Amino acid sequence: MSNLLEITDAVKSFPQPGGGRLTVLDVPKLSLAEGEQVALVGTSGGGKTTLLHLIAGLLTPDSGSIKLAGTELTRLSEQGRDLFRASTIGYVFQTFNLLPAFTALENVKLGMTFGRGGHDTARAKDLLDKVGLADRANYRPNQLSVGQQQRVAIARSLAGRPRLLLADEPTANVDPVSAESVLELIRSSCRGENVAMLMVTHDMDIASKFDRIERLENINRAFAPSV
Ligand SMILES: Nc1ncnc2c1ncn2[C@@H]1O[C@H](COP(=O)(O)OP(=O)(O)OP(=O)(O)O)[C@@H](O)[C@H]1O
Repeated sequence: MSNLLEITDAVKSFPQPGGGRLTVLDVPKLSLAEGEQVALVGTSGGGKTTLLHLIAGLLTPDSGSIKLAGTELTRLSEQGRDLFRASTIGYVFQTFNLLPAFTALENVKLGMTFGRGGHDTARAKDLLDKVGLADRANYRPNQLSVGQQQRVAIARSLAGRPRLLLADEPTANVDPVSAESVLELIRSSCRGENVAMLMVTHDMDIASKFDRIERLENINRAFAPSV
């Protein structure tokens, strides 16, 4: 069976404030199978978020190939990438990115707007139920605790029935005990829906729970140890 994600020779550089460009990523090969759960660890500034952004099509590589669910992202237009992302990828951010004027249920339904889920209120309610927030459906983000907001964000990220969940340190803003339960929630939700996951984390306790750990310094030829 072919992989869900295949990255080949992807290079990404950024213009530097002082002039010139800095190559942040040069990844010869990285792949993820369907439903596989992989932790991505590495030093601060090493390019983990940049890698997630390339996979999500929020950034494009200077060269190389990023193939997701059989589609070569580098061949798509920006609008094509936006549509593809909406139907294929769920993204959980460190800072949740919930819309403050909308209730928990509405935020989850917004995750379906361009995704494959349609506007399925029953599914949105079911996802809130799965993350333990059935009784908070009509609360707005500022009426929820930080941990509850994170759980709404997890429900939203799965609402569009993605094939791949990208999670950028989703446990960074919660205490260690909640971090465990947030992690277990994301992992079991992904398993339940056969969603593959790539999660950035600094926490080796968390990383050790994954099928596989990828260290950025091992997969990135542009890795420069921080001084
Ligand atoms: N838009 C940009 N323009 C210029 N440089 C950038 C840009 N985005 C990121 N970088 C540089 O790329 C490098 C990698 O950044 P990135 O955010 O991917 O690291 P990270 O591994 O996610 O770090 P952290 O663990 O601290 O969040 C950094 O040195 C950063 O300065």
